[in-house]
Amino acid sequence: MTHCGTVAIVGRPNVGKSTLMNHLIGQKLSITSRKAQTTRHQVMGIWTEGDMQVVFVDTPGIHIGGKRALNRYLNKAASNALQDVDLVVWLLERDRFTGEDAFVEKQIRESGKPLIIALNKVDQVHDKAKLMPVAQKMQMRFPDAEVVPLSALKGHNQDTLMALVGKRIPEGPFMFDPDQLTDKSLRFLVAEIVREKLVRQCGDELPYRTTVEIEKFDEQPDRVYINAVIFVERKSQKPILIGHQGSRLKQIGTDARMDAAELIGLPVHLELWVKVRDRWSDDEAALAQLGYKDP
Ligand SMILES: Nc1nc2c(ncn2[C@@H]2O[C@H](COP(=O)(O)OP(=O)(O)OP(=O)(O)O)[C@@H](O)[C@H]2O)c(=O)[nH]1
Repeated sequence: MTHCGTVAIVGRPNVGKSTLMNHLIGQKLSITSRKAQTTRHQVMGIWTEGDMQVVFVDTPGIHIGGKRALNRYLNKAASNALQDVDLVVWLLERDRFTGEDAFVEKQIRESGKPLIIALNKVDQVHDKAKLMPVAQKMQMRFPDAEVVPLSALKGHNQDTLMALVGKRIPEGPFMFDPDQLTDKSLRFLVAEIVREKLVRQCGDELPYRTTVEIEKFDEQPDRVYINAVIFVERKSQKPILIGHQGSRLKQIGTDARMDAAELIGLPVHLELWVKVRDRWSDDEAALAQLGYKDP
C-alpha cells in the first residue's frame, strides 16, 4: 500500500523555507536569498522513496501589513496553502520568536492541521542548550506537535524531520510520477533562477517588485536557447540593473546561465533584456498577465 500526502512549509519571510525544500528534494526548485520575500509563487517539491510520496508546498513568507496588490496576493497564497494540506511544517529561526511568527501561529491554529515545528538555522547556535527554552515553550503551546531543531542549509536533522513527516502521511495512491521533482515547468524554474540572481546582485538597491518573463525557450538536442525579459517598475531602475557598462546584467546572466544549465542538464544560451512596466505591482490586471493569478 502506498502513502501520499501534501505538506506546507510555512513561516515568516526569510526563515529558510525555500532552502529547506531545495535540500529535501535535492534540487534547486525554489529561489533563495538573504532578502525577505524572495518566494512569490507556490512551487511543489515532490519527494518519493519506496512506497512513500510527499508533496511539499513552499509558500511565500506570511507577513503583516501588505498594502500593495502583490503583498495581498502573497498573504492569500500562503494562507490558502494551509487549507489544502495533510500536514504543516512551521519554520522558526533558532530561538527567535517575532511578531510575524505570532501572526503565522494564528494562521496555523486557525487551520487546525497536524504540525511539526522546526527550529531552523541551528548551525548558527554554538551553545545548543540555548534552544531548550524555545523548544519547551513551543511544545507547551502545541502539545500535539513535534518540535525538531535542524539546519536547512547544512542538512542537520533532515532525516529526523522526514521520519516525522512520514509518520503523518496518509495511505493513498501517488499523485505524481515517482521520477517527477516538481509541478513546475523548466521555463518557469529558469525565470525564477534569473529573478534570484538579480535579487542577489541588486539587493536593496532594487525594490523586490521586479519580475521576469521568458520570451523564448527553444530546446535543441545539444543546447537550450532562452530569452528572458526583466521588468522593472521605473525607468530609473534600469541603469541600476544594467550596471556600469552592463557589468551587472552580465553577471546576472552568467550566474543564471550556469544554474539553468545545471538544472536542465544541457548548455544554455541565455539573453537578458530589461524593460520598464509601469507600477505593475499595484495593478491586479498586470499581475494576472504576469502569471500572478488569484490564488
Ligand atoms: N546559517 C543558516 N542559514 C540558513 C539556513 N536556512 C536558510 N538560511 C539562509 O537564510 C536566508 C533565507 O532563506 P530562504 O530559504 O530564502 O528563506 P524563505 O523563508 O524561503 O524566505 P522568503 O522567500 O522570503 O519567504 C538565505 O540566506 C539562506 O541561505 C540554515 O539552516 N542555516
